[in-house]
Amino acid sequence: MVVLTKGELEQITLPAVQRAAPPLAFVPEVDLSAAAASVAARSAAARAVAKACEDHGFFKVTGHGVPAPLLARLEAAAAAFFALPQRDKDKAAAAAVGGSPPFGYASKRIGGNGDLGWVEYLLLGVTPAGAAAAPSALSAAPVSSASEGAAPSCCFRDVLDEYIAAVRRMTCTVLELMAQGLGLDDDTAVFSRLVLDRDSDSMLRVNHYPPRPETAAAAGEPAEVRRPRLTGFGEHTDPQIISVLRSNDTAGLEISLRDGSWVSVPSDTQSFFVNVGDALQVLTNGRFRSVRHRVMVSSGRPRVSVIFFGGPPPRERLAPLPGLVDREGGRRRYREFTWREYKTSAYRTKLADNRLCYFETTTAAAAATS
Ligand SMILES: O=C(O)CCC(=O)C(=O)O
Ligand SMILES: [Fe+2]
Repeated sequence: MVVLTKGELEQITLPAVQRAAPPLAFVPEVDLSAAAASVAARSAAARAVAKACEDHGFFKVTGHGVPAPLLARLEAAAAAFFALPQRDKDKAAAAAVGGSPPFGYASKRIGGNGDLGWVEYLLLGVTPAGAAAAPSALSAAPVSSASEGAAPSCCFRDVLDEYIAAVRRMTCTVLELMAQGLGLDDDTAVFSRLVLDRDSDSMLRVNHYPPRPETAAAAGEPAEVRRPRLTGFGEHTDPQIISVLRSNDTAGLEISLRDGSWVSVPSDTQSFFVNVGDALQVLTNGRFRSVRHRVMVSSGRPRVSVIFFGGPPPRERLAPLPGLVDREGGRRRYREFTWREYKTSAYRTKLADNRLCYFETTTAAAAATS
């Protein structure tokens, strides 16, 4: 066990994982700018997206149109926020939480059921205007002075607003390609509509994984002994429809393949990574795979990642789309439920739990155990 914090409000221990990092992942790539060039290119991109969602539930997007200077400002502003004194970050937490957890700032505790990670994060609700329902403390955070000009005359809140508007647009383009790739040509907005709804339960999470300190092992020992891997964010699937992630140049993200093995995702600051979430697995009757993933920390450099979670409105009734059920001879893998019901159920579980099993139909559950 490794003691993470000393002299802070609490002491938390995490198991250090001694194993070396898993092999590098092959990550399918889709170029959105090429897809926009012609009808044929769009169909090819839609097919590639659907195949990646079926095989892995994971791929990366290039040619996304989110301006590089905006990404640089976002990264600088996030780094500056996490460099603030602990009491300022805690103030942001208190202002945001205001009786409505899980939003706000948190350190090491993920969710309310005892999950811990080598991570601190901000979790923000997203409003229809593209703005994060962020605590006022973020506006006050002296980001520009902390980052010495990296985020000139701009507060974190403004950068987040601009980023959310851009990433949501791109997310909707990806969701439309997914629908087209599934052959839902008569309603390609079937998924994006949910994320664009004024009541959409979308969120933004900004994660900061501090550098992994070296142990007292001798300098000649292999890297995995000097810096044993720590769990930054334990394995889980994302609950929403889609997650769109970008990170700085520090690796750490790992995904689980269909055979249960893990692979490391090389960092790529130019691209966005897309995860299929639980809600999309349900809507597609299990054809798209909600990818299990985690973050392991072994680097001497910090990792900063920003994830947009596109979610449906709380009242939305989710069920496998009838057209997709018909194609499986009428076999429905999930019963209908509202997004609110799903979240209520999910909040009672641990990070690594399979939360969709409570919503499987009896035929799907029987098939899984036979
Ligand atoms: O920080 C990352 O790279 C991924 C974190 C994650 O999976 C999450 O916040 O849901
Ligand atoms: Fe995640």
